[in-house]
Amino acid sequence: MAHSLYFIGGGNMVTAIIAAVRRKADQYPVDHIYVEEISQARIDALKADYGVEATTPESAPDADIVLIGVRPQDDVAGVAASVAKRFDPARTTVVSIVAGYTIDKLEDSLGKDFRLVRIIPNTLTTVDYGYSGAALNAKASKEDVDDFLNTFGKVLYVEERLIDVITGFYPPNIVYHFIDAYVDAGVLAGLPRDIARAIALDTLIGGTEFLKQRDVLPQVLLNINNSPGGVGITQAYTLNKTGFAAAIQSAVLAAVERTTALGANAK
Ligand SMILES: NC(=O)C1=CN([C@@H]2O[C@H](COP(=O)(O)OP(=O)(O)OC[C@H]3O[C@@H](n4cnc5c(N)ncnc54)[C@H](OP(=O)(O)O)[C@@H]3O)[C@@H](O)[C@H]2O)C=CC1
Ligand SMILES: O=C(O)[C@@H]1CCC=N1
Repeated sequence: MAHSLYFIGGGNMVTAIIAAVRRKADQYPVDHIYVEEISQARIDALKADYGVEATTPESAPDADIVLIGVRPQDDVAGVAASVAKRFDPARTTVVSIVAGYTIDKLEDSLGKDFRLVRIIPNTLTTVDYGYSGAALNAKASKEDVDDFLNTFGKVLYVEERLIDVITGFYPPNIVYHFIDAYVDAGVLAGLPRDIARAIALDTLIGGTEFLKQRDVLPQVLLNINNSPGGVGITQAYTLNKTGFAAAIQSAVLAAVERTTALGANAK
């Protein structure tokens, strides 16, 4: 049976989700993708690229899923209250991707009748690797959203308190930062940028694949690679001295705190 999706906010994250839904049309057919979006330029691009139908804050078409995709700095409460007026809780499941914005807070405006699922997706939606964290309200069950969520990656159903943590873990940004620094390191040491990029990308994929194949933590493989008094252990010592691990850990902790603060301060 084909589905009908309604997105409020048609920005970067929603665009990445819609791209994935279209890509998985065989496993998750959709009749309609409606998008309610302030920016005319964004809606024009979504229509041209993905055949979405533009709607207004008065629209109330039949929808299996309404996804709230505005920012925590936008009028999230106003959007949720408007959803409650327009859609039928017996028919429609509401999904929110708003960082930091809790189920309790959403229910203050939406009411408690809707099946509501708070998720944290990421933009790795079309490569089948990205993980979404998902937390259900009292009315919702996995079956309400599982097929939809699986169109844009893997799904981890977790306690709601872990949603902010997954948000601050912030896939895939840390990896992008690492690749950026690694490629620059190669260039600094004398490699042409295209060669540094090729080695960095394949090594990241290869290293990850090998860790999965061996089912071990990196320390086991580092012990094989680092010979006594050699190159690898010298590199490890330098990374330790420069606070490499602490830098990553501090960044994740700060991002978790920022997520919670954004949600707490949101309307
Ligand atoms: N980007 C990411 O990697 C991730 C984002 N998220 C969450 O997704 C949400 C969107 O983020 P992102 O896509 O990056 O942000 P964007 O700024 O790209 O998209 C938000 C869009 O919503 C529009 N908008 C604002 N208010 C309304 C409204 N009342 N009705 C309709 N449209 C509206 C904005 O228009 P205008 O700009 O004109 O105001 C903008 O086009 C956020 O809550 C974020 O926390 C979650 C996980 C990952
Ligand atoms: O940067 C942001 O605020 C959003 C929230 C999580 C991912 N992107």
